Amino acid sequence: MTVDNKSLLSNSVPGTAMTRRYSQNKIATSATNTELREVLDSLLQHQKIREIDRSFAVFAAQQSNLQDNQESLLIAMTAALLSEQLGQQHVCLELSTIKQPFAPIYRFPDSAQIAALFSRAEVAETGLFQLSQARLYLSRYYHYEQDIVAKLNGLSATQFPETAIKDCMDKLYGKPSNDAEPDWQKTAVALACLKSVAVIAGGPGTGKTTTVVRILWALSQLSQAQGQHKPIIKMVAPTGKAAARLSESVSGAVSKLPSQDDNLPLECSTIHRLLGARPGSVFFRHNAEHKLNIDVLVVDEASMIDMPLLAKLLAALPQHCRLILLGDSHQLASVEVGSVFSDICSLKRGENQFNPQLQQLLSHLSQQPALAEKRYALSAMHTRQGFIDNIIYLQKSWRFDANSGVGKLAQAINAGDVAQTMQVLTASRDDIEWHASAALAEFIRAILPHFETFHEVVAAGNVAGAFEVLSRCQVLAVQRSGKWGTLNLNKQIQRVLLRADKIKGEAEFYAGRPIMITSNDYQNRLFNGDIGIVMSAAGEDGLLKVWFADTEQGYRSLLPAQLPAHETLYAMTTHKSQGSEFDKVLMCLPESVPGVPARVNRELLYTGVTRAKKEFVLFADEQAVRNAVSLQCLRASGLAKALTGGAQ
Ligand SMILES: Nc1ncnc2c1ncn2[C@@H]1O[C@H](COP(=O)(O)OP(=O)(O)OP(=O)(O)O)[C@@H](O)[C@H]1O
Repeated sequence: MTVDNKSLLSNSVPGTAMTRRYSQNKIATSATNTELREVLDSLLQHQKIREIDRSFAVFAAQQSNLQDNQESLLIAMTAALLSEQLGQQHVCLELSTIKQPFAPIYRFPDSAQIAALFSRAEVAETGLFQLSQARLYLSRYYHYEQDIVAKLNGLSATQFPETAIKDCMDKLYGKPSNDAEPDWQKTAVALACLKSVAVIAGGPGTGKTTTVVRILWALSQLSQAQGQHKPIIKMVAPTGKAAARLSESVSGAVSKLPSQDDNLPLECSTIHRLLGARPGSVFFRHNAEHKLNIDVLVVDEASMIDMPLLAKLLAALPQHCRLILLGDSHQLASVEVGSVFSDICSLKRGENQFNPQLQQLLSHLSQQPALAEKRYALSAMHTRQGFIDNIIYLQKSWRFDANSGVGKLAQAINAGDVAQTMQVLTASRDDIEWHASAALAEFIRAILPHFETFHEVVAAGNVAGAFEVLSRCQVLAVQRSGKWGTLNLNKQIQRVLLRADKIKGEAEFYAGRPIMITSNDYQNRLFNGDIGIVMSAAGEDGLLKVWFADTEQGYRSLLPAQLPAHETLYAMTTHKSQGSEFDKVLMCLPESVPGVPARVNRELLYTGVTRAKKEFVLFADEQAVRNAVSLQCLRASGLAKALTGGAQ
């Protein structure tokens, strides 16, 4: 659960007048209390709502001060449902989609009646809710959404002359291309030079980093050619791990540029670091009042960003800043509320089509006649959706060839195509293995040789070797708890290794314990998601330390007592694996249970599959796979519609 009671209430109660009214209402609503409490207790008992939803419902009823008991009850029930939806990471409650979730205990009237009640002055004055186009929001989330839209539409970076952009494109790509299909990387570079905001979406290995490095080179050249100062460029990612991987990819990509440009950043940081996180606070040092001093911001792994964080990041950008969002819109949505990146990308509907005028310009700037064809022009119906032109999909994977099982499996899952997924899983392929009726013991046996090798390298004191072996293979689970959860898998793997005499003794810190950091520690430069290995390096007299990869020093170590929050890492959750890749991935799904709704969705399975660079091994029963591919993560929000000015 990610929205806690305190934050639900604290951000919505403006001040003392409200507090005063809260105590008066305690008395005013006491008449309704009995019925209301009975209904809420019953909903709680039947697990239709959580304790936090119940508390918020009572609070909302008290705040709205309605004399009519039925109206008061409706406010409470709708508030409970909205709170429950927030707990499932929806941004708002779509009133028209309410399908009697509390029946038979309580039945909602039609959506028009609910909307009418929430439009009443008494309810509006509470400041708790915002109703917009039949979507009911907690005020705070409505404002986040509005702020994101205003900023994405409102950034106004320097416009460069088209001739200068074309010059840069020529330097980057040389002669015109007569290919039948446009090169979308090239098109993305031209687009980002024209637009203040560019959203570049693509699966693994589609060249997002390659493209963004070219964009930054072009922007730096363009600024300097116009006699402007060198732009201040920053690159960020949501986690330390993703930032480190981006730094690595960027270093590789800059060597392929037409000329060296010292202005390009090689180091990427986390969003929290850029904004200036304050310990114990949800507010940052940089915000709307104290903006960042930057000209260009690149945000990688944007699918991991939740709505509040994106709103805070955008608030801190100066008006003239250019923004480039990169990510894979098919990956798991953020752990917290919203799915902002996929909401934004959904505007484009997977098709690279542009307003005809922009399409012709892009074709000219990138010297791609094919791009001028009618099929890449938006239909008249969609041309009014302004922001749609800021989005582009990279479609060709340079990592997986067309026949790779991993690539095909990812494609089939994305398309929600159960039959094709089954076909890829069952066909004989070198890079895919499926165990449809696997027991836990079999899973542990399958992973054991990998960890035995790992422990042998650790025993030899070879730090670099240990990291190399560890990164070859990763066990991914869906959740922490349960038989197939990370906690149990870690325990089971550790026990088997102990029995095989690969782990010596039962101390908490033993040689060969892989760990993952689970919080940010700025002092020790350790970040959520960083991976460490407990071991003693050769020549260090057996002293156990925890080693981490370090961009400057290669590897560095800390004493176990210096570690921030961490956990054992034989297995990690798929959520935590975002932003990382491994040669081989072993993923397990909990068994399907007839009659119990599936919780694993296609985004989760796709994220697991695409963490594998070379080989993917799945342990899951057939029904669990079918259920996952069929289930799509859809989070209610009004972002896409608001971005088009309601024209969608
Ligand atoms: N147009 C291209 N021609 C040839 N190779 C390319 C091209 N674009 C990308 N590559 C290569 O494909 C690999 C993946 O590219 P890149 O890292 O840019 O993709 P990405 O989308 O950022 O990947 P990730 O999934 O890691 O985020 C790199 O080795 C890169 O050099």
